[in-house]
Amino acid sequence: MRLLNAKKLNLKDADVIYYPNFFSEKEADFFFKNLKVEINWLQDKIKVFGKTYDQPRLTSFFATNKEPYSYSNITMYPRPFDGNILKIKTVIETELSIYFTSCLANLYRDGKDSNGWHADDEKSLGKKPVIASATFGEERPFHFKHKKDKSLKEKITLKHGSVLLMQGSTQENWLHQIPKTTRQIGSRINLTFRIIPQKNRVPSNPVLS
Ligand SMILES: O=C(O)CCC(=O)C(=O)O
Ligand SMILES: [Fe+2]
Repeated sequence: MRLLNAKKLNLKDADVIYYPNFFSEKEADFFFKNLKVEINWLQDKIKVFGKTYDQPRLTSFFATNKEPYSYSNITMYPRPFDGNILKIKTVIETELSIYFTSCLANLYRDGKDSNGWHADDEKSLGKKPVIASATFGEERPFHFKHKKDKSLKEKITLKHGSVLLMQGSTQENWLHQIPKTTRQIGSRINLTFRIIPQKNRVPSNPVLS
């Protein structure tokens, strides 16, 4: 049932699959309500040309390891997975046969909250990042634009209970965003599951030291 109505997006040099019915309406309502209060949502700051602003959404970071995640001048330290975010992780892993180490959670409080154009192409995600992004609550449009060919654009509305899987060369070739809207809308939770290996800490060799 979860993979029913899966749709591969027609994006050049990318591999994006949308699963609109991944979670049932009932599951999605339950997770939305509970994640909102369970997660320790943080207001991070961003630096743009030396000036500091509040990031236009709340975030929280989870991992099965201790590896911090750094992106656009922010370093996030992980909390362990537990409760509903762990349940969601397990369901996605079982269904897609992809195993994640980390999750960046986003809370968009209303239409003023957003996520600007970016690619999730940090070195720590490896060469072809695999990202599974689950949406709960208010649906928002998700925009893609090709990095080089400016004529290539795509829009998709991410539904309550949906999962969007981005893999292959997607991050290398495309940017994505969640634009602001002046519409009066409710809040939205998005969980982006990622694979961020723990860096190898080479133990000192007791024979040599
Ligand atoms: O909210 C979303 O759907 C996208 C979030 C995102 O792109 C990110 O956290 O990197
Ligand atoms: Fe992203």
